[in-house]
Amino acid sequence: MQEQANGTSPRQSSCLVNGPIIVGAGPSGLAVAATLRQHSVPFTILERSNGIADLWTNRTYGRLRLHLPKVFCELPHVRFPPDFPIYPSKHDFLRYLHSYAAHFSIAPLFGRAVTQARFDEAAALWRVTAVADGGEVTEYVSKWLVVASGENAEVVVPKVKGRERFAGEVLHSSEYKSGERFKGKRVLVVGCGNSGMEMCLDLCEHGAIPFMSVRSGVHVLPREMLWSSTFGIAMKLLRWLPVKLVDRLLLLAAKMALGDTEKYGLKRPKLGPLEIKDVTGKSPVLDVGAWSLIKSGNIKVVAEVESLGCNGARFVDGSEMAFDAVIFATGYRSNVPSWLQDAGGFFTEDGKPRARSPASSNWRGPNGLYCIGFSGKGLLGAGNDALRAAADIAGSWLQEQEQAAAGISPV
Ligand SMILES: Cc1cc2nc3c(=O)[nH]c(=O)nc-3n(C[C@H](O)[C@H](O)[C@H](O)COP(=O)(O)OP(=O)(O)OC[C@H]3O[C@@H](n4cnc5c(N)ncnc54)[C@H](O)[C@@H]3O)c2cc1C
Ligand SMILES: NC(=O)C1=CN([C@@H]2O[C@H](COP(=O)(O)OP(=O)(O)OC[C@H]3O[C@@H](n4cnc5c(N)ncnc54)[C@H](OP(=O)(O)O)[C@@H]3O)[C@@H](O)[C@H]2O)C=CC1
Ligand SMILES: O=C(O)C(=O)Cc1c[nH]c2ccccc12
Repeated sequence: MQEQANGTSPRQSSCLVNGPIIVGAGPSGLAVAATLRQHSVPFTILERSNGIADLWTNRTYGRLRLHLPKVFCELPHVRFPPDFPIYPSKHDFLRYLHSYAAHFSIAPLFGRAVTQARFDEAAALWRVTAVADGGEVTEYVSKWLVVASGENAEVVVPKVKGRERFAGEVLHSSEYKSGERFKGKRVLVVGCGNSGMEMCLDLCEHGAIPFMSVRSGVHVLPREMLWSSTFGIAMKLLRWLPVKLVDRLLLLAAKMALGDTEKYGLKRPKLGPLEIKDVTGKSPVLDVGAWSLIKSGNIKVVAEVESLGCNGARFVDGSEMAFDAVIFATGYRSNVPSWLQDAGGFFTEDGKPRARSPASSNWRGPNGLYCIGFSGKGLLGAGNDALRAAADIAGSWLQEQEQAAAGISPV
């Protein structure tokens, strides 16, 4: 875009927003918008993609189901329909999200990628720059900024030596839809989180030959124990017992249900499954079938990748194998540092709130900054953040309205 002599772009306009600016129309953005609606506070949502819930719509594989039972994945104010299964499919979940947005008349501005947000001290306002698909640049201005761009905003793909030489297909798990087109192919899946495990399972079920590369290990838990969800049991135990003890009980039960995962190349981290999720954000795997295929040898566990060559990979243990395709199931990252000028240091360099714990305090930053869905507690955590942030914003918005009505300028 051409710059004019005065430094402003020819197509830049400015817009004072009534109520908060929300960045992102995923579950977190929708939950905070719905709650603001209930408080009768207006809002503007800026969403870079062309629809709501871009992650669930465009960046997930076909067989994906919620892996926590539905009661732990509902957004505030609206239950899942009673006919939903305990573990709704991604299509069920998307159906719910669309009806949720319609119910609360949430109409995000689509195709608006936020590229910069800064707090203007002099005016005590947030200045948020968004670039529309057509290239128009708009500055949105508000007293409140809600970050709901997600912990999974960008893909993580490690720079592997020799990647450019590899002749086969290379993709990230966010681009994987189904194992159908890999039938009979040797596929290297890098990463053993929930995505890596479930893709290996899917590849197996479609007649492909998956190899799962493991760097540092993972906790694998059965999705259910004694006909109840493991997550549900853990939540109940946490009401009475400290997390370390609940972790010990979970690991004991996992050992009885699954056997020794370390024997098959999946080392368990030092911290327990719930504690590690709290401390580092690393999710335990809730097994939906991959584990038995690892035990039967249909999914082969291999070492960390050292480099790629024309026909395959070399591993850090010195072994070499041929592959037809490589899929990086190496996770995601927040993109907040790329656009938020965070003078208060509320976010870390990784783009997550510095105060991870207690999660009850990391939804509110300085100067009218809020943050939804970064507590590492999944959809339920996002819902809780949304309730708190919306109530807080509503209090300050109402005060502002009253001052305006009384003729007192807020700034
Ligand atoms: C494969 C997968 C399965 C999961 N399953 C579960 C589960 O079963 N249960 C659970 O509790 N959690 C699960 N999670 C965790 C997941 O993070 C949440 O389900 C949920 O999607 C988080 O919602 P969010 O709105 O915070 O983030 P997102 O869903 O990522 O939404 C963020 C939105 O912000 C937009 N955005 C990002 N950057 C910008 C920008 N700069 N400008 C404008 N818009 C922007 C994105 O396009 C996106 O629409 C899963 C995650 C993944 C990846
Ligand atoms: N059904 C469901 O509900 C599902 C939920 N999810 C959720 O989505 C989120 C993302 O999951 P996922 O996509 O699996 O990502 P994760 O971040 O959970 O896992 C990433 C994996 O990639 C490995 N990895 C990362 N970087 C490198 C590297 N440079 N070299 C080698 N290995 C590397 C990690 O190993 P290391 O530990 O060594 O860093 C880890 O095994 C999680 O919260 C997960 O629970 C995902 C899929 C399904
Ligand atoms: O899928 C995820 O990683 C989630 O964020 C859901 C979730 C929140 N807390 C947990 C604890 C154990 C396993 C999954 C989750």
